[in-house]
Amino acid sequence: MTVLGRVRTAAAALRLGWRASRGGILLQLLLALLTGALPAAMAYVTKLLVDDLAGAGGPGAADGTRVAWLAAAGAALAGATAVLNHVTALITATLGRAVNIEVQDRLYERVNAYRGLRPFEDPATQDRIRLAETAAQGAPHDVLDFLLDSVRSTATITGFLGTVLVFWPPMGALLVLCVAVSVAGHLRTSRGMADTAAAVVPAARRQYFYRMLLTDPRAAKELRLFGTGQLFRQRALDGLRETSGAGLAALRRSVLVQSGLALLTAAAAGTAAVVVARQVLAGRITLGDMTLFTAAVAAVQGALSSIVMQLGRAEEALRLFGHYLALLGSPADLPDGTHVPAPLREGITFEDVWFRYTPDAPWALRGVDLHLPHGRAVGLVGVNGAGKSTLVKLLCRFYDPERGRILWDGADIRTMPVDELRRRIGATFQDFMTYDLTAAENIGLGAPEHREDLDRIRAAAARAGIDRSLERLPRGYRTLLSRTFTDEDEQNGVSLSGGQWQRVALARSLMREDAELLVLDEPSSGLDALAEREVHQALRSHRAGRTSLLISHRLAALREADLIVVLFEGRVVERGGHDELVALGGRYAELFAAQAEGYREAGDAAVDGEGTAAAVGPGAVPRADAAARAGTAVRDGVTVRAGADARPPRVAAARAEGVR
Ligand SMILES: Nc1ncnc2c1ncn2[C@@H]1O[C@H](COP(=O)(O)OP(=O)(O)OP(=O)(O)O)[C@@H](O)[C@H]1O
Repeated sequence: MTVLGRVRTAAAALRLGWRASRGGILLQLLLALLTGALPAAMAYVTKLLVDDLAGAGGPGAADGTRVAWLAAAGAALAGATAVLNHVTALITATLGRAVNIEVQDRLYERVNAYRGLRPFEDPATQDRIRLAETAAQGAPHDVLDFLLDSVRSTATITGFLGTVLVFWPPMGALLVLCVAVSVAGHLRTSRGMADTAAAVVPAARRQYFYRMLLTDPRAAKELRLFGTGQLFRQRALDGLRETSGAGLAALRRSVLVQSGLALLTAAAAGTAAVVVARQVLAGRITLGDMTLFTAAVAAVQGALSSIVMQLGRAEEALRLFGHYLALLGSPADLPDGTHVPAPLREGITFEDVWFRYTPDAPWALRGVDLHLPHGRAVGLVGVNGAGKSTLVKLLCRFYDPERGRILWDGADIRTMPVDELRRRIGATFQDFMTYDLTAAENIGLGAPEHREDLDRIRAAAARAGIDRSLERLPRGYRTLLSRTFTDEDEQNGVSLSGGQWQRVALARSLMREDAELLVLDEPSSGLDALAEREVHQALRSHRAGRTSLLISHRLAALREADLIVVLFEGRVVERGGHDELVALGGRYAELFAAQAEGYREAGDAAVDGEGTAAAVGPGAVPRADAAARAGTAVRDGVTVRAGADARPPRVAAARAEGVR
């Protein structure tokens, strides 16, 4: 960091402190001046007292009253110094707290302002965020401390320097030499400390990850079942040893340098004491003068070494704070647009969209052309890793395509304000969040501006088929959905099942009633067959007239879509209606047949050779009975809808059973 860079960083820290508490800074300055000047006044009073007592004015010259006043003045000054030191500590802590809040708030404001996901998936940015968090906790405060301590120490030095130079002028040169060596030594060790702090960040983050695994309730099951607790404990320990070892090594180097500097300072003070004592013996100065000189040398040395030490801390703090400022000043990860289109009328179009997560990663999307017509439902199908979720992420503008465009009624979505685009989308993600908050909040967060609107929350919950379950919780919608926190009345929260959580997440995405585009990425993967059918029925009516994109591996969930699109290795390889795609005999037909085959085999197993039905779950209805009630017939283990056209058996089986 250049000198100019340091000055700029220090100025930024000072500005932050000023913004956080002007009064605190001014009061600190005043206190620094006062506490800096008091030692000189105390030393001078002590000199007068010693001279009086030593009879500098001749035998018996000491005036009892004057001695008493001088002693009282010395005690008062000592008392004032002690009180002011405590007040300074209080003001420092108060100012530190205000600065800390300001600095941390700005940090999280910046992190929250990242519009896309790249910064959160980039290890270098994660390291920088971590460093900035460390810096935010103390660096500006350390820089301010240095500045205030410089004021205090300068006041002390000003009060004493004349005394030192008058009694033994060469002491001035000796002090300058000590300071120069100290500054060099401290700066060197401080840089070492700051570089060490930056170098151990990746290890510290890993250590944090393993530590978190050991205490996270979500990880507890696997850790216990697979017995990985010991392994993670060892890894956390290795990380801790690595980070603390590096810190200790830097500290050892620093202690070595500082011990050398302390010896140098003591040698200089000792030399001065010998010189001045000889002057007293020679009768050139009084005993009081010697007391004053000794106090002055100690005070000046103390003040200088305090400045130098604070300078070292400030150097370390400035380096760390540099990371904080760099993060705050980093450019926006995604450019924002200004065009606010009218409500969607035509649809959304992917035009030759190419995307990969990093320049050296394989393409996740390779020239996707796709149209989501206004008011229609498009189903997206494909094997794992085909690029379905990636397509959704691009649609929400978590990333921008590397080539090609996504058009919202003909306008590139990059020209729209990102917040405006997202306001128009209601989405459920495959990896949805579960919040340790109440049931109402868990749903209400889907439209934060309506998070207090219980009617709206309940309507969304009803559409997702979770309303009754939430109502039956101990405190209804006010029940905390958490096993790790208690609510405001110290009541334990409750835990939902995986499928219930998925419905809550679905309800959250349905909170945006005016969303122009509904994106459902595997909204029912965790639901049982009946629940899935119920949810899809509810969603069908909710989707009516709404543009929607549905992703599901359960092809039955997409059968009602107006258009089914098949994605394979990042390319659209097929598109059409269900029957059309089955007839095509391509990838969709293959996927559908594989799924139907599974159900057919399950059907064969359910109705064994002796005609007895196997239960497939609690309350399971014998298959033949259920089929009969549903107006279906079981022939050779294949279920066919009564009155249905003759269909290829696999298709019919899939349609009639859970695939529907
Ligand atoms: N955040 C990411 N960073 C790097 N690569 C990623 C990321 N997310 C996905 N990928 C890669 O992009 C490709 C497409 O993944 P995507 O999640 O879009 O597939 P998908 O079709 O949704 O799969 P699934 O059916 O398993 O959900 C995969 O090869 C995957 O490894």
